[in-house]
Amino acid sequence: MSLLKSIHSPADLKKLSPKEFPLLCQEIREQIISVVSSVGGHLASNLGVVELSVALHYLLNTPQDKIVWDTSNQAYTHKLLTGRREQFHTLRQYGGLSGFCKREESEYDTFNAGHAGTGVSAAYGMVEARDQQGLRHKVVCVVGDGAMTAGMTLEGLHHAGGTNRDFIVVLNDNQMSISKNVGAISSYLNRTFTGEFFTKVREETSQLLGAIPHIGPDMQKMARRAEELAKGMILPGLLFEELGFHYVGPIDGHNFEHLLPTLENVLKMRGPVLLHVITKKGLGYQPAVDNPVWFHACPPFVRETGEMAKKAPRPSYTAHAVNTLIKLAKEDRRIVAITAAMCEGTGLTAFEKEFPDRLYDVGIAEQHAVTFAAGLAAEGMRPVVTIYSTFLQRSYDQVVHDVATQNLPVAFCIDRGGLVAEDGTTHHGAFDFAYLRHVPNMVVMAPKDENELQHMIKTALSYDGPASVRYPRGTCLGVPMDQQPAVLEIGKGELLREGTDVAIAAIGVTVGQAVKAAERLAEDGLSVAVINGRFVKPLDDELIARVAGQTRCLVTVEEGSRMGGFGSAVLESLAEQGITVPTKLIGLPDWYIEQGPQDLLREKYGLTAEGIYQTVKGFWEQLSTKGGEVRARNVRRETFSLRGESLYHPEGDEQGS
Ligand SMILES: Cc1ncc(C[n+]2csc(CCOP(=O)(O)OP(=O)(O)O)c2C)c(N)n1
Ligand SMILES: CC(=O)[C@@H](O)[C@H](O)COP(=O)(O)O
Ligand SMILES: [Mg+2]
Repeated sequence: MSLLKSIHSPADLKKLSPKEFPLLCQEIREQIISVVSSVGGHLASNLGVVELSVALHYLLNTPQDKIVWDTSNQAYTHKLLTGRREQFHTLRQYGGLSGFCKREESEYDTFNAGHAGTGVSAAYGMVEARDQQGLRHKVVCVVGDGAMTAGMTLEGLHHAGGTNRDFIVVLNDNQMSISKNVGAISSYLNRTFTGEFFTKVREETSQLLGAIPHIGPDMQKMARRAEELAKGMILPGLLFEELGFHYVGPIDGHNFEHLLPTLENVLKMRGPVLLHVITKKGLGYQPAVDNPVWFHACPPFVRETGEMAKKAPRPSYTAHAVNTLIKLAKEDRRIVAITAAMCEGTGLTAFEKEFPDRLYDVGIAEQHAVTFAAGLAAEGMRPVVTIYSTFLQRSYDQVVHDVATQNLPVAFCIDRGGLVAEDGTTHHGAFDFAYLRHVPNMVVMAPKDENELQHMIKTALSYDGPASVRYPRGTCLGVPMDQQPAVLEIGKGELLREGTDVAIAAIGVTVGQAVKAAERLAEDGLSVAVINGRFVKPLDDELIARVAGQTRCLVTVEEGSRMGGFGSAVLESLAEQGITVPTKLIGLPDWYIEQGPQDLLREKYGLTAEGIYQTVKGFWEQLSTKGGEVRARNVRRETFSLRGESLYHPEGDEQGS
């Protein structure tokens, strides 16, 4: 009988003997590797916390006691131990288990996450809630060394350490963020882990003492004290102790003989405690140990070889964006690139290879990344912040307050714009048009294909103010590329098709779908204009007005939040210009979008050619059956049939609007 199968809740775990835990962990790893190899996921981080998760659930009394998983991409074992083993094969799939913690999924998931660095703050909120309510349970936050570089984590430690509440933070230190962890905190932790410096000091101290003849007990005491002092100076104990935490560790996070008694003691301690646990990313699957970066968030792979199961047919938008950056950086020494711990995901590893001194990985510090870029721009550089749409949300005020108020030339390459698939709710890039559009001085662009992408990046880097280019996750279209990136005229859209019945104004990846929809509508006898918006801001008001004036209704399309996005911009523009035209907005609705394959989600939210076709057709029919009367443009009341031709009077009557 499998041990894992006998566990339906953490209560069953307590029925096992700790001697059985290594075998249980083996089964857990087997399960994780098997499922992730077929659906993809955060393999390396999860394989590293199997023992830690078992130990926590064994010693705590969850769900009364609370475990908060920072980022929560490492919660697979937690899921397997908390009644979700049977659904585990649905991980990250449409309608299946989330790859992250979700309160709506399980009472054991105490806090939803996906973005790094929220754990300590959330858990500390739970500590205060517990104490405010006179309750007595434990609250434990598990936070990675990567997330330790996030400003929020430090803010949370700063707050919690200033009080004397019972609160346990487990620092899961695998010396890796997605890539090798960076920065001063990481070096500090790393030094401890290897203990090289400490060992050296210790050796030197004893050599020194050995050289002194007749060392007496007082001297020995002094020597021990010196060693302790040296230890205090270099162990992270000092950092955390100064922040008000009792520091315990570091301990081996894969060894139950260390983990269980230490954790047991820590759970009895009062006040804020930080337990430092050393783990290895990917443990139990050699390809993941060898390449933890690739296996951080991997697509499905062949288990036997560790190779990607299905190769992408074409390069990604990400690769095209970075190739363009490299091209431009060769010509302009002022261009430097910045990433917040996403060197691989944003493709900047290629940039780093070319320009090792011009790439800054600032750690999981999006806010700093943007203000740092503002500083660079203020002194004449041309920084590019290359960042996922969802993570730029963290830097909203930095965009507003530090970049845009001063009209500084910071370029934003916004990757993962729109639907990102399996990471789901926390990771879809749904809001960037909306949260950037209203910021004065911002230029907001989205290309219809990879060729336009290169021109937009060039445009952003030539523009004397803040400018963003957003592009999607996934492979590009395979269109022919112009030899050189060129500067586009700011605020000029592109009319791709003329038409007199319907105008479709689309932006970004939806443009190609809009064109296909228009072709089908044309087969049905409708005359459909298609605008490639190119700029969400400044919008091409003139083009929108002209085309809206020639057609009877307008449909906007964007892979982003409908509220406040491109469609809203079009509506505002029409209103400003006094143009009344029946308008429909296609985009993401006012709720959080679930996980699922991009194709499926695009279909569900009407963003495919078929979806656009159906919406336009339905809209057209709705308008034409509304007593045949529709208000269009700013001057005339017009009547039209579904086909429009017989009742349409271009010269119009003079009834006015
Ligand atoms: C705000 C934010 N920025 C970037 C990311 C992308 N990201 C996900 S996990 C991760 C590394 C986290 O490292 P660590 O906390 O050490 O956890 P590990 O995977 O090593 O267990 C990063 C950068 C994110 N989720 N949230
Ligand atoms: C947890 C997290 O935020 C990242 O690991 C993210 O899942 C990576 O996404 P991509 O696979 O799109 O790079
Ligand atoms: Mg780590």
